[in-house]
Amino acid sequence: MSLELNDVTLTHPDGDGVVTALDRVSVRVAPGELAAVVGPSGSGKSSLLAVAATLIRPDSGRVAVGGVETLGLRPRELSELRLGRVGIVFQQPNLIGSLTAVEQLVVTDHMRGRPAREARVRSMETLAAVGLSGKEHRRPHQLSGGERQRVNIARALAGRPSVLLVDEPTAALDHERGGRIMELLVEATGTFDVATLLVTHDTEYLDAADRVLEMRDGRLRVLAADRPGGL
Ligand SMILES: Nc1ncnc2c1ncn2[C@@H]1O[C@H](COP(=O)(O)OP(=O)(O)OP(=O)(O)O)[C@@H](O)[C@H]1O
Repeated sequence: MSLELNDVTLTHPDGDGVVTALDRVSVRVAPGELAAVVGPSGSGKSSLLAVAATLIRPDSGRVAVGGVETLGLRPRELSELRLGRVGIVFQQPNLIGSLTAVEQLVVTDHMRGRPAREARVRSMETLAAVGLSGKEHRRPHQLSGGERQRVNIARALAGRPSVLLVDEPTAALDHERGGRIMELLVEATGTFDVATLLVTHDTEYLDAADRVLEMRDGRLRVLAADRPGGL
């Protein structure tokens, strides 16, 4: 199921006035598609992710996550929607130092109400899908930076979300590792049939994306697309 933003405007208070972080933004990301958004600092990329994650309610416009229209949902309903349908990959892995790779996933899946045994089986499958077979029982300090980022991605996918939101995944990695993480995200997008929206400063790995969009002053436009079509 897709991610859809329709004519979304978001302003933030700025002194006596407001700053427009998102200016009538519309975008649809289909299941199995990875759309990358580039743009300079302050152009609105983080605001876009926060609105797509339903963490911030826009001033106007519509946001539909995994087929669910979010307008009018109560905070509790939004948090259930996030837990069930949204996976977020933050720039820094933020893994818990004392937990093994598989435990990092089990904890979050268990929070969704999945029985521990089932959560464990699914977590092992997810780690295998991101290339971490054999490393399930390692703690963060026993993994490389690239492997920690893989656990981070696996954790976001553990609940089988409809939508995957990714914030600057390659920022902390060198060129080769960054390239591999980008390839992994493309592959995982297909394997898990998730609608992936990724924001990045890095223009280096964009060839791997199905679609590249550019954010400037809160406005979104298409830079490149594998398939014809608009936003
Ligand atoms: N909480 C806030 N309060 C006031 N202004 C904000 C807030 N969050 C963002 N802004 C402003 O909204 C605009 C868009 O910011 P945003 O963080 O979304 O951009 P960005 O492209 O993610 O930048 P960066 O890459 O530096 O994180 C900027 O002008 C920023 O200063």
